[in-house]
Parts: sequence; structure tokens; C-alpha cells
Amino acid sequence: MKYISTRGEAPPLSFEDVVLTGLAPDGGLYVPENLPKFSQEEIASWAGLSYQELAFKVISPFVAGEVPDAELKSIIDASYSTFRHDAIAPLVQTAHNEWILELFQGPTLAFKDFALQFLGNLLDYILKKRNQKVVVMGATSGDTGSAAIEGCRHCDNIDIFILHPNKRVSDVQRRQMTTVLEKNVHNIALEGNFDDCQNMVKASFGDQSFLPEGRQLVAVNSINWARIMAQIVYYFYAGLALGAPARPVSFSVPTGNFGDIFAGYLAKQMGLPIDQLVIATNANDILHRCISANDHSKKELIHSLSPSMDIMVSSNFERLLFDMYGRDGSAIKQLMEDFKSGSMSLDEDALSSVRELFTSYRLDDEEMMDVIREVFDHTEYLLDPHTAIGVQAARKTRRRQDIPMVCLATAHPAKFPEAVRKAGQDTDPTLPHHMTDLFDREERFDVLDNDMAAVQKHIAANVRA
Ligand SMILES: Cc1ncc(COP(=O)(O)O)c(C=O)c1O
Ligand SMILES: N[C@@H](CCOP(=O)(O)O)C(=O)O
Repeated sequence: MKYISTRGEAPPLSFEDVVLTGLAPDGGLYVPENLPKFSQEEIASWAGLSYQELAFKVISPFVAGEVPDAELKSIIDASYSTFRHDAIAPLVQTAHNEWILELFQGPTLAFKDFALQFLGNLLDYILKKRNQKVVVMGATSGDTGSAAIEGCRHCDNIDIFILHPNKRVSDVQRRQMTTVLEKNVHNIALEGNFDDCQNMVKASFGDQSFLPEGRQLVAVNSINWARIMAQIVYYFYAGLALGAPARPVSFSVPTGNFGDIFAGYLAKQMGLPIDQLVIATNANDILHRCISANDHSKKELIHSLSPSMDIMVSSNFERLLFDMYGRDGSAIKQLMEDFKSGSMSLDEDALSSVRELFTSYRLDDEEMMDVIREVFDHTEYLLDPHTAIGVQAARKTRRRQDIPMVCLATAHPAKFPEAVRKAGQDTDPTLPHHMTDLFDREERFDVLDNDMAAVQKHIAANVRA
């Protein structure tokens, strides 16, 4: 299996090499040259598999033997052994044919654990085998950071640097990152927003000369292909639990960087019968504007009560556009250049293909809080603000009541007590047992200006010899 860049000008990479990178040298994102496809019979034969067994079935064609099967199985088993629920991704019913897929049962309480526990173990395996040390650099609006730190804190061959927007993540999210005091873990609170953090990470991949000799950058954001790959699994898992492939299933996905829903799109291309894929956005609605009005223009970032989705530049949309433009790298390069200067417009064919695949809906904070209240009043089930956006988008755009609608619960409500309180809950949702002392733990992080040279200097100075 080879991985190629969406901009068509970078050499193809093997699986292990694609895991050890981030952006391609031409600025594009890596995707598999050929997507594995599963027949309906094969998918049907997976009914009843454990999450770990299914993960092996879905992931192994992408790995294509580069990691021996026995190793891959033990990496998968280790990655999901830290989850608090035996089902790993349990389904909870909230209304007729409406389901919540709880993706927050991992150690850091967000869906990021699914891919980042796996990526941490995979990196550890590859780096030990190669006797190689790397620098992980990541940007977070709150959830990727802690999940990546949790995945990498025990990897001796990794120094990890996570940039978060200063004062723009919840206190729980910040403390989940900054109370990890291992010597290889570094948190940077950047005086900027998430897009500034993400820009800095992407630009650093383009010129890595600031790193100490012999080190390279590895991404933990969803620009890293392994992130997307591991997230495909839970679409199959939920689909099978609800009767696929004999009957179709729909998904509603709270969306920011477009990684999670892109994994759903891939599951569909690989053979899972998915009816609707709903892009649910907060007031940072560039994807909703693009789909509804072909308006893919940057606007000032709004700070919402669903801060993890306060994202304007959705990295993985480029991966989708690559397919929508017939995998023409030069067309993508042109589009991305247009977008860099403020906006891009899709051509008619591409736009109609996107509209066939996705529906979209946008919510502001008020509507989001109404949903938290309404769902709690009816079911006593407490949604986090991001999940609430997915639930409402599903309800507003649903075409068929007879097809199960799965709303991805991307985070645990205890990560966002402020939003939950504003929505009318008088008691804060309880943190799981392993985090009850979170607010008593010592914190360590550095506040840095939004200045790439300063950040790179800080990284270079803190990489261990
Ligand atoms: C809780 C939560 N929900 C939804 C999202 C959006 O996911 P994606 O960036 O994959 O679109 C994120 C982060 O991006 C998140 O942290
Ligand atoms: N919401 C994310 C933003 C980064 O997204 P990623 O999936 O590309 O890592 C976060 O919580 O950090």
C-alpha cells in the first residue's frame, strides 16, 4: 500500500513512513493510493466481533503487512485496554431510531483517544524498531492535546510539544494536558487562536531546520493518516450493531477539522451502507456555508461554548476535495492557494458531489444549550456541547426516520462544566474516578507569543539529547 499527496508533487510513502510524518513536502495531505473495499458478505461476517477484532479487520489492509499481524493485534489490544467500557464505543438510545455513540470512554474523555492511544503505541513500536527519536508537534483546541500526550507520555523516543490557544480551552481540558509532568511532555499556551496554533504546526512541517540534528517532526493531528484510519473503525462498529450491512445507517458528526466525518466518508467508500452523513457545525460554520452556498471563505473565529470546534481552516476537507476533483493534485493545489488568500469556490460538479454525500447544519450557543436542556428533560441523558450540536443537526436534517441515526458523542460533558451549567444544570457533571484529583495536581506550561521563531526556538531548546 502506497500513500500519495493530495497536491500530487510529493513522492509516495509506505505505511510506516506515512505514520512518521505529517504534511507532505508539497503541502498536501497523504491518502492511500487505493482504498480497500469490503464486500457486503465480508462486512456481514464481522457481526458480533469485539471492537478490537473489528479494528484489526478494518486497519490491516492499510498496513499491508508492514507491521506483522501479531504485532498489530497487540498494538490494538493495548490501545483499547485503557477504555472504561467493555464495549469501547457503546450505543445509547435517546429517541426513536436515534442513537448516541459514546466515543468518550477512553482515558481523556474524547473521541481522540480512539486514534491517539493507537498512534502512541504504533509510534512506540516503529521508533523502537528503527532505533529512532522524533519530535511530535501538535495543535489543539482542547481534546487532541491531552489524548496525544496520554498516547505518547510513555514513549522514550518521543518529545511531544502541544500548542493550545491560551485561555481558550476549558479548565478541565487545560489541566488534562498541563498536569502531565513527564520530562518528554511540553505544553505551550499560545497567545492566539486554534487556527494560529494549527498554522504554526503546518508551517513547521514545511521547514524543519529548527530541530536538532537527526530529528524529524511527526504529527498527532488528523493530518497524520493513522489518525483517520483508526477513526474509520467505529463507523463499522456502530453500523454492524444496528443491522448493517443488511440495512443502512446514518451518522451525524460534530465537525471542526473534518477528520472524524472524513473517516465516515471513507467507511462508506469501503462498503458500509451509509445513508446520510451530517456535518454539524457551531458558529464557525465555514463547512456549512460551503455546502449550502458555495461560500468557503475565512471569517473571524468566534469563541463558542463548544471550543473544540472553534476552527476555521478544516484540514481534512482537502482530502475530500482531492476525491471530488478526480484526484487531480494540481486542481487541489490551485484551490488551496485561492483559499490561502481568503476564499475558494468549488466547481459545479465537485459541489454537487459534496452535496450528494453530505448534509449540513449550523448551531449557535443558544440553540446548542436548548438541545442539552431538551434531551436531559426527556431522557436524563446529559450531552456535552459538541455532541448536542450533532444531535440537533441530525434532528433538523434527517431524511428518513426508518434508518437509524447515530450521533457521535465526541466528548464527555464533564470536560465542559461551564457550558453545561449555562444550559441549566445546577450540578457539574462528575469526572470519572481517575480524574477526581485533577484540580489538585501541579500544572506546568509555557505561555508564548504568537511568533513562530519563538516557538521553534523553545522547541529546539527543550528536545532531550
Ligand atoms: C469534542 C470534539 N468534537 C468534535 C470535534 C471535531 O472533530 P473533527 O476535527 O475531526 O472534525 C473535535 C475536534 O476537532 C472535538 O474535540
Ligand atoms: N478539536 C481538535 C482540533 C484538532 O483536530 P485534529 O483532529 O486535527 O487533531 C482538538 O481538540 O484539539
